Amino acid sequence: MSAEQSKNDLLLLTVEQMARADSDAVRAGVPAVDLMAAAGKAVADAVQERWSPRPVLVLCGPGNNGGDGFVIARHLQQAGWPIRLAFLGNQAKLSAEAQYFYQAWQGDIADFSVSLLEQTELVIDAIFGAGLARPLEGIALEMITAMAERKTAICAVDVPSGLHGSTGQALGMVAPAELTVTFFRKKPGHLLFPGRGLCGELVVADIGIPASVLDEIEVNVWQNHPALWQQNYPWPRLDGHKFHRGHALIFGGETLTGASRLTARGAMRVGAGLVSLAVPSKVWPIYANALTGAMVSKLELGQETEDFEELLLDPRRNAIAVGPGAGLVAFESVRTRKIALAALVTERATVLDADALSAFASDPQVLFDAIAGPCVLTPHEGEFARLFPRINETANGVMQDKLTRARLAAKQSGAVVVLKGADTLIAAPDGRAMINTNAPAELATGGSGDVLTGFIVGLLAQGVEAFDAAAMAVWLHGAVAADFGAGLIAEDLPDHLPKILNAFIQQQALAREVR
Ligand SMILES: NC(=O)C1=CN([C@@H]2O[C@H](COP(=O)(O)OP(=O)(O)OC[C@H]3O[C@@H](n4cnc5c(N)ncnc54)[C@H](OP(=O)(O)O)[C@@H]3O)[C@@H](O)[C@H]2O)[C@@H](O)CC1
Ligand SMILES: Nc1ncnc2c1ncn2[C@@H]1O[C@H](COP(=O)(O)OP(=O)(O)O)[C@@H](O)[C@H]1O
Ligand SMILES: [K+]
Repeated sequence: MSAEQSKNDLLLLTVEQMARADSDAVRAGVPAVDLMAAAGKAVADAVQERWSPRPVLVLCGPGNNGGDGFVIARHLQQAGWPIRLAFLGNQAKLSAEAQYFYQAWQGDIADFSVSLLEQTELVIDAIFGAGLARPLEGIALEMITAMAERKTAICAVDVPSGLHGSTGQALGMVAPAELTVTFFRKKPGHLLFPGRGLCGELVVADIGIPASVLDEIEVNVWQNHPALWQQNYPWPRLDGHKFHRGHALIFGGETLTGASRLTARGAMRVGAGLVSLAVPSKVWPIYANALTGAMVSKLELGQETEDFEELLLDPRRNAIAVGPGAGLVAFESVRTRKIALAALVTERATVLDADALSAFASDPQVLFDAIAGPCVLTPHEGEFARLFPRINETANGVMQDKLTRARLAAKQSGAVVVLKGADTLIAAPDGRAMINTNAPAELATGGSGDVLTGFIVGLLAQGVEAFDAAAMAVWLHGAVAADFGAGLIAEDLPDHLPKILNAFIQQQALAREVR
């Protein structure tokens, strides 16, 4: 597979973009009935590959998702599976292609009823797909609630019914599927929680939509993966010296001294040529004792910001991180703000995390106004709420989805925003976004975010552009944790990184040989 091809496979389509791809394919000469036939066949094949014949209930909704259901039922019946089918809707209102497969169905058609779930071992959920327009109610809601309660095995067509394909949010109730078969490209809702947890195994089927339809669609969301940025990865130059690999400057506070030390170690392991910590003189011995490869500079009491600014007079200190362990108690909060603003005014690449975000909770606009150079903000949901309260406002008790919120935050702040969590999002002010999917739950351990900040600042120091640096760091962070597995603590993340980087180098070399 070429790099361009795999980039193309990583595109994520919103529900509207998928509808556009579908209608463009039809305009380009692929009959709609063929698309539906291929979609239904792909689901039936995936079911037969995973389950042996057993009593199946196919639930067909009123739109084209239901149309797919009729195709699936026919294939499984022809393969000798015991099938019952129920239809919700008005036959007269079906699209031409769904009508065609409705007519072609040879068996009985029942009305939706919860009692159908008795003696059913597998449900094909073809109730709603991309056309879900409002929260579920009535018999559809009853049916899905009963499916969830009974824990019947479910194969979902396109998305588990009730899940919004663009956002990953549930419009009412969703019964978790064991398998979801979607078509052409993944959608953000398959990768964002809660959607990701509700889809089970996700299969993307080729249904004959030509990839060329994507040329006309402005896609700007991707699943984070090295194929998207590996050509920009800052491998050391053969003729390089340490200054070619940048100098990261990290502020360290006086109470939680471990946090910025983790950041420093992350920056070192990811390849920054030099790493300096700048810390209050009172705690200098703690840092100096604990760190060998990093340099530790003293910030004298009462003039910490001035001393920090003096360090920045050296233009070789080209990337800055402020936040982990920076401190928020009383005078610390003021100092953390001043140090963050001193970093931003240089317009050098800067990462602000943790306390450097919370310190601006009372007046976030001061922070946003100061962002003029490359900047990455790495809030978890709590810090995000403090910095972007307007974006988190609810309408009818519901917050906007995570992807929308991260993009609005990037636009509002002018920074790349890394909204952390199990489905970390990386959003740029120009609207580009990536959803990260390789991070295991083992990362939910104190200090892992501090290391992520170190990976980002280390990559920025090596000259990587902010959006790429954030995407690379988040992916490496997830890959290291996944490879390390159980028992992971934050300290392991920097020290296990070389294994992942070496594997990455080997893969790249292999790819070059193949090319
Ligand atoms: N794109 C492609 O390339 C291909 C797509 N394919 C398949 O098509 C699917 C999309 O089909 P779709 O657009 O007809 O939407 P779908 O989800 O079946 O539902 C629409 C119906 O539901 C109704 N309705 C909505 N919400 C409701 C609610 N809460 N409660 C009650 N009713 C509700 C809505 O009613 P209305 O809002 O109009 O009143 C309308 O009647 C897609 O997921 C994939 O499986 C394949 O065939 C192959 C090619
Ligand atoms: N359930 C999870 N699955 C995958 N990654 C997670 C999960 N929970 C947290 N993480 C990741 O762990 C890191 C935690 O960072 P953060 O909340 O800043 O913690 P800390 O301040 O302790 O370093 C983030 O990179 C986040 O994306
Ligand atoms: K469905």
